[in-house]
Amino acid sequence: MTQAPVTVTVTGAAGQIGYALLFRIASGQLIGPDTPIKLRLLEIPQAVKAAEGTAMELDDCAFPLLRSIDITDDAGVAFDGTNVGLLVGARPRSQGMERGDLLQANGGIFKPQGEAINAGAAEDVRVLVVGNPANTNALIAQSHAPDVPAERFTAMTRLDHNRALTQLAQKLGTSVTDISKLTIWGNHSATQYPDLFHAEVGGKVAAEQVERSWLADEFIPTVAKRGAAIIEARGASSAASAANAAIDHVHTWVNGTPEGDWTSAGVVSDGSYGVPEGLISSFPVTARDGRFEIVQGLEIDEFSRERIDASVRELTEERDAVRELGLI
Ligand SMILES: NC(=O)c1ccc[n+]([C@@H]2O[C@H](COP(=O)([O-])OP(=O)(O)OC[C@H]3O[C@@H](n4cnc5c(N)ncnc54)[C@H](O)[C@@H]3O)[C@@H](O)[C@H]2O)c1
Ligand SMILES: O=C(O)C[C@H](O)C(=O)O
Repeated sequence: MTQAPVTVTVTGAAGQIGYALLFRIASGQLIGPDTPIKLRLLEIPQAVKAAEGTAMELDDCAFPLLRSIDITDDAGVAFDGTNVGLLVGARPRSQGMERGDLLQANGGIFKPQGEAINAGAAEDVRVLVVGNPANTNALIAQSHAPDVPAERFTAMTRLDHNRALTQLAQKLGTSVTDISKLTIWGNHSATQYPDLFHAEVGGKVAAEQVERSWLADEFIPTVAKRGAAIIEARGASSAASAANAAIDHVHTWVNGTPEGDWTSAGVVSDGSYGVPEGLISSFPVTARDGRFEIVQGLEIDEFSRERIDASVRELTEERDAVRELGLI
């Protein structure tokens, strides 16, 4: 049976992730094959024309599920009645830019977008922040949407999760489908901690199937610094893989995690695992009935504790910095 259309707002729609993302959303991969899609594209005025070009191409695909495409440079219009907000557009760090300047510039984007979501989004709105620094940008948007349940604001660490799956599968000469219960903890940054102590491969603990030196000196840094390695190789940051992860994140959120497995997402901390309440940090999460829930009761050994704490410390510093700038 055909379902009611879902309105999806994509910010930064004319950017490189936007270009890799929009066609997949319109083809039904974000929500499912029976759900019609209404697209809203938000761009800055200078990039509206480029977004119009992408919309022409979307039209030319004749996607059966695509009901409409609206393009705007007004966040109020973009988020009015939206069910899913994919916040991709962000201010990249330019040469010589201080961290405070970067946070300030992104505050200028994510504060008004949070306000617009608060004012006009649909009651069931779900938000995924992709634009970096993703966790803190999500925190800024969330703090300006007091009428929206905080749990609806998430940050993307699914790309890190997918990167870790492939690194481990390649090491063990197995398939990513043999791996379960992998976790990315903390920030979407080089301090993130990809955890193999709870991950299983073929039903056995992954950390026990690899050398400790590989885990500490190769696996963790490779996953954590993969974004920089892609920029170095491509001359531009990851785009298709980031779009793929955004599709995975929302699809899982709406459709659920498989029984006996979990995924990773940046969600608002409830204080679990010593992560200060309110921070948007990556955790192991299950999705059921359209809600993410932090997996509880995992034993955290000293090796993991140190690394989780380091990443959470960085998140706390970012939160304190945006607080000082009056952005939250
Ligand atoms: N979380 C992750 O895993 C992950 C992975 C890859 C990239 N990223 C981040 O995603 C972001 C986008 O990457 P990209 O490669 O598409 O960049 P891009 O520069 O190609 O595109 C960004 C787009 O955002 C637009 N934009 C800027 N401010 C806007 C605003 N206020 N409203 C609407 N649109 C606005 C720009 O005009 C541009 O078209 C970057 O911050 C990047 O660092 C995150
Ligand atoms: O855009 C970046 O800085 C890197 C990106 O977040 C990535 O993980 O690929």
